[in-house]
Amino acid sequence: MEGNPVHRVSAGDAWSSSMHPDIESERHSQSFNVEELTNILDGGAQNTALRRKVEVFLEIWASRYITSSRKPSGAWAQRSRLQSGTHSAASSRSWGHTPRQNWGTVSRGCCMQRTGTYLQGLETEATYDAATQEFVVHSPTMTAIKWWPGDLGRSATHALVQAQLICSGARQGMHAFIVPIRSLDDHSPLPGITIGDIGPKMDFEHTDNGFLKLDHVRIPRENMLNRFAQVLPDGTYVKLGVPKSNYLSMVVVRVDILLGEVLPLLQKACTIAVRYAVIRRQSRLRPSDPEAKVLDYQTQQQKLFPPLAMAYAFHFVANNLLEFFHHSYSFILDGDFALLPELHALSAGLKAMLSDFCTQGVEQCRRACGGHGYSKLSGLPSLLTRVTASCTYEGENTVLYLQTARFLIKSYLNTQKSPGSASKGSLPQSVAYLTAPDLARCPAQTAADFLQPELYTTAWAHVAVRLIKDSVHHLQTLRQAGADEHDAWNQTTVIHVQATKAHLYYVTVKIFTEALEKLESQPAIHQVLKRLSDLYALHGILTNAGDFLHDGFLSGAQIDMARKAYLDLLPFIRKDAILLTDAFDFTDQCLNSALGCYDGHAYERLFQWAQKSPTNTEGNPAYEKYIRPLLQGRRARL
Ligand SMILES: CCCCCCCCCCCCC/C=C/C(=O)SCCNC(=O)CCNC(=O)[C@H](O)C(C)(C)COP(=O)(O)OP(=O)(O)OC[C@H]1O[C@@H](n2cnc3c(N)ncnc32)[C@H](O)[C@@H]1OP(=O)(O)O
Ligand SMILES: Cc1cc2nc3c(=O)[nH]c(=O)nc-3n(C[C@H](O)[C@H](O)[C@H](O)COP(=O)(O)OP(=O)(O)OC[C@H]3O[C@@H](n4cnc5c(N)ncnc54)[C@H](O)[C@@H]3O)c2cc1C
Repeated sequence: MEGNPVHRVSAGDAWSSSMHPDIESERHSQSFNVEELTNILDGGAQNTALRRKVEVFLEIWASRYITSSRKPSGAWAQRSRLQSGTHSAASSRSWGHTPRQNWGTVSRGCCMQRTGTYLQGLETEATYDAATQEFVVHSPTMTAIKWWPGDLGRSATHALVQAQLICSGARQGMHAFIVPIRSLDDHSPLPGITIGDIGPKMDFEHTDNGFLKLDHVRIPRENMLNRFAQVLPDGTYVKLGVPKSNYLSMVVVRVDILLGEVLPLLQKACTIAVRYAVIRRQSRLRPSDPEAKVLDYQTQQQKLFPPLAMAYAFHFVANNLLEFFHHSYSFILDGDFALLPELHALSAGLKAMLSDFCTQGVEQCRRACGGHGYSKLSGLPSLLTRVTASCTYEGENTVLYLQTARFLIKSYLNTQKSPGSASKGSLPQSVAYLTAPDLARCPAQTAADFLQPELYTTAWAHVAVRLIKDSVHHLQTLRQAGADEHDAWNQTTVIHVQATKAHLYYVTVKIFTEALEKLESQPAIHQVLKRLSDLYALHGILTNAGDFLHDGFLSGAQIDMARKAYLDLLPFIRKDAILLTDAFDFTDQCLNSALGCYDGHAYERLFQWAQKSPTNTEGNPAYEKYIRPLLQGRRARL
């Protein structure tokens, strides 16, 4: 396959010069050009070439570092700092810099501190002292201790701390401050700083997540990030943006995380599980047949192809969100914050939905690999423990769904204030469908009708509108019955989350189908991706059938048609499954999986890698300490 990097297999192995026949046969008849699809995923052939160059460089750098791993861990720390630097760079980009200096030259790594869900409730205080023109940053309670920030535990010299600003005798809400935490001379904690690593975690062992307790730490006035607010020398507070602009950094990182971290984890899991599923043979489709590739079983396809469809759907969704962020940010830089509420609602909701589905998808891929999916040598357990964290960090998912719910309720109520005025044009783009003409019944007459993007997109819009209306109705009913707004809200949050998930599924179906419209000039790729789009939409309908049956929008017979359309897609996707995962273009080193290597020699690698595991190479201490004395004792008694 032209252009593809050499999929690094361990050199010198007897099998490494050949392809396993069971995977080679999958690459013979190509219904589309894999390199072309890789270019689409990268945003162009030049990006593919650049990415590959960077990968080769990083893999050479990493292998050199590992071979000389007796070096102090500084190199890794430096690398992890670079990552957190990405975050803090992203954040300071949205908060603005402090006037004092470019912190990149001063700090040796800065960690982000926004820990915890309820930012308005953050307890850390930054009290302005006009006499010295300093902020006094303090953790007043045990629960104010910062917990989790990456690189805080041992590496960072400065922290970007979110704290409640207190100046001019008033609490001004959450603001960001650069706080030096370790000496630049000997890396020891500075006065007033109690700091350390939070201990063992489910994953991210390469990151020193830390805790930080601040005891009346003084920092110069200039250390407050000041793009959207300032404190003058006499303590006067000056707002330069809107209060919510302080939150912009979280929008940036939520968008970055989806593209840079969460989505690749699902794509890797799909690559490993699909490749293994054509190597693993078990049982027979017919008694007279040889044992079948497990990917030939319909149930295995039903396990692996929805996550594969999501891996593609979410690629287009995350890129669409990134484009919307850039569009909105250009207005925000001009002081126009009108798009910020919609940007927040979309980024919060999509971060929650995509991290939820990617976590479910990675687990599905792991379980589809049987016993070897439970082996760390498959690479799947570490993908799972890593991706599952994304449901919590950068905003816990339930809390973020509820942020989107608030936006949906406000948008819907706007359409009810004066129905005429709330024409499609006046609503934010992502909720314009709230005023679109609504069908009471789905017109589908055959299974083939369910392969029409217009039909299933409309079906999702119908269910989302109905659930949003329902959630508002429940909220208003409680309010009219005398419940206060907070009780009424809390008693209806389950319904709001359900409506939000339907809204987000509709948004993702719409983005995927619209992305495909731009690929119609590449018919072979358009066809293979349309099957994934159809499968993604129908998978959602079938797993939420009750929501479509509830008001008769779909009948039971139509659900059967949708299921037939869904099941009929599986054998078509089966033919392209290996090529669709090849197009993600992960090198073997990047996959780090004995099951998922490009050449398909899973069993040989599993056997070789197992023999290299420390338990097989570092002797058997248990024998010397327990087994031999036991045997000797027995022998002595005979
Ligand atoms: C290339 C890069 C990728 C590479 C990847 C490398 C590997 C990465 C490995 C993973 C590393 C993990 C690192 C993790 C870091 C973190 O976890 S940092 C900590 C993150 N913490 C959070 O996200 C906190 C979550 N909480 C909140 O965001 C807020 O508290 C809240 C839940 C949204 C509530 O806001 P709050 O002000 O507390 O109260 P409300 O009344 O609900 O909101 C007030 C109004 O403000 C609006 N709003 C809230 N948030 C935003 C926002 N982000 N943007 C814009 N507007 C916002 C909200 O809608 C309210 O508006 P109104 O309704 O109009 O009043
Ligand atoms: C791997 C990892 C890395 C991290 N890195 C960083 C970092 O670099 N910097 C940083 O600042 N932080 C970091 N964090 C912390 C992370 O941002 C928080 O854990 C996250 O924001 C969730 O907040 P919490 O832990 O307080 O959860 P909680 O809010 O305590 O959640 C517990 C439960 O309470 C529920 N809940 C909370 N509030 C509400 C509500 N209003 N309505 C309904 N239910 C609610 C949640 O849904 C959840 O089920 C990291 C966390 C992890 C796991």
